[in-house]
Amino acid sequence: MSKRLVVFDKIGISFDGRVLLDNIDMSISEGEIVTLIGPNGSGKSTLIRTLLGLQDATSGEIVRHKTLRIGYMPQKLHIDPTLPLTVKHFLALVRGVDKRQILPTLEKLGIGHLLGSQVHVLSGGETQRVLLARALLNRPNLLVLDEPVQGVDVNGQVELYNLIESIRNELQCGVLMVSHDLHLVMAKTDTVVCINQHVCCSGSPQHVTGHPAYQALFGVPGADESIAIYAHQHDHVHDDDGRILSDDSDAHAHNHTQCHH
Ligand SMILES: Nc1ncnc2c1ncn2[C@@H]1O[C@H](COP(=O)(O)OP(=O)(O)OP(=O)(O)O)[C@@H](O)[C@H]1O
Repeated sequence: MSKRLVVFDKIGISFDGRVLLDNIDMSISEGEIVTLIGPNGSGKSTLIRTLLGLQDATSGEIVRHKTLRIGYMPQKLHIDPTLPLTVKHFLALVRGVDKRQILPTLEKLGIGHLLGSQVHVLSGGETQRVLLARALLNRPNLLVLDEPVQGVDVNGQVELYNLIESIRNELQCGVLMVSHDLHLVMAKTDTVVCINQHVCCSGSPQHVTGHPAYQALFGVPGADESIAIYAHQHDHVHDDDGRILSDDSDAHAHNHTQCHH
């Protein structure tokens, strides 16, 4: 069985009595691509920040394998546009980087020609690849990608997901991605975890897309309403602090018809 790199064990996070994450159980193994989906504000980035050690959990714990080495790709590149900075110099800032690996890594991602380009003139897709290169230069066994295809057109999204899959195949690293796209990403994912403060459902893409909790959030795959990706009509009752007030026998499926928000 492949090594479990990270286990989230009943992670809960609250602020001022407001529950942002409740009882989150999930894990990522070597060679596994896990995609985290959920509506806006459902806690995806908060969960990622907790894994990165930027946010403390209020309850539960994250168990990290002793070999865990994370390569993180943020949503966006925040760099002062007036600052002259080439891709090469930007990537040379990675702590402990082997500078000889910069060009081969860019080439692997199909952007070797951008080595001398200024980072602030890159297109959306090029920027995402440079950020992916930066994550890879950290020699990770777990890639953490926060909305990796953001700002990329549909063809570019397909290419990026293919690239992520081929990196996983080559390195046998784990991949944890946050995605707002529900259709393209599914084909490239081993496990989908659908969260909305708590885990609504999780499993293979086929299992999750057929799950009532997923369908209540995102619509039935193939039906017209599936386009309304984030029409949030979920099926359980929370109190004002986001605590679930009712549940049924399936720990991950709820009756969302009386939702208060
Ligand atoms: N440090 C914090 N203090 C208080 N509230 C916070 C903090 N960090 C996040 N939140 C709140 O937690 C909720 C979840 O935010 P988060 O960014 O994790 O959601 P998300 O699922 O990533 O959303 P999106 O899809 O819009 O990026 C939001 O309502 C946000 O305002």
